[in-house]
Amino acid sequence: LKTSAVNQGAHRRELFEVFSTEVMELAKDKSSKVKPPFIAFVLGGPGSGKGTQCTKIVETFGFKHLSAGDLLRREISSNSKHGTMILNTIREGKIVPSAVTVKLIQKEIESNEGHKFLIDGFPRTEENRVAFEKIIGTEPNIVLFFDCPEDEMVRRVLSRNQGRVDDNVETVKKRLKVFAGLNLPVIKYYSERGKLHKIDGVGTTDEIFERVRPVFALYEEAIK
Ligand SMILES: Nc1ncnc2c1ncn2[C@@H]1O[C@H](COP(=O)(O)OP(=O)(O)O)[C@@H](O)[C@H]1O
Ligand SMILES: Nc1ccn([C@H]2C[C@H](O)[C@@H](COP(=O)(O)OP(=O)(O)O)O2)c(=O)n1
Ligand SMILES: [Mg+2]
Repeated sequence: LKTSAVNQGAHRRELFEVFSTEVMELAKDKSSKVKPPFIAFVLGGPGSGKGTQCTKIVETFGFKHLSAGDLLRREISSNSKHGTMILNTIREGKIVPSAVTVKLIQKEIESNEGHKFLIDGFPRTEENRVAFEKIIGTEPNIVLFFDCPEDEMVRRVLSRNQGRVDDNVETVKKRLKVFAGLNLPVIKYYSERGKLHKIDGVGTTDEIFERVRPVFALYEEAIK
């Protein structure tokens, strides 16, 4: 009898705690009027046009563009502690450890005022995806996938002309293998969760953007 009375007291306390936390959360939402973040992952093979389309999405829908590759290249040029490891990994066409990449993305999200983020070139592996969920504590609202034939991707990468160490035949061939082996499963995962928007990545930049536009129109309210 004694134990059950104690348990009942504990149970009531637990209920009260749950209740008061919920009330506080509600009050916070009402008063701050902060919009929940809207996160779009942008995926596709090397040269599929992710960066190019992200620029158009930023112009039209006011997103903040976070390119995982750009953040990693910035680490290389700022001589940060992981710079050499990142450079060697990129040159090999391999994937940088998730802890490094997610930390860079986290810093950008946290230091940004906006609530709409395009995360370009991430997640490239299941490990990337799980690390993001664990560290950032959320999932993307939508995932765009630019579908482009390999020969077209190779052509584009080799004529990119941005002085990138990975824009050469050997590295791009390795990157295509890494894409098929490690990124396609991530794309499949989001497809099964109903979050994937597959876009034909062949055509002019403007033609492709006209395929992207209606996707964001679906989320008009959330991205206002
Ligand atoms: N629709 C397109 N048709 C032809 N070339 C394109 C198209 N979209 C982008 N490009 C060019 O192809 C190269 C790769 O595009 P980019 O946006 O950097 O792709 P990703 O970020 O997916 O690697 C760039 O030189 C870019 O100017
Ligand atoms: N999530 C990521 C994104 C990029 N990287 C590394 C490995 C990739 O081959 C390079 C270049 O990525 P980036 O997205 O800039 O490349 P593309 O725009 O697809 O050509 O960066 C990574 O290790 N992890
Ligand atoms: Mg890119």
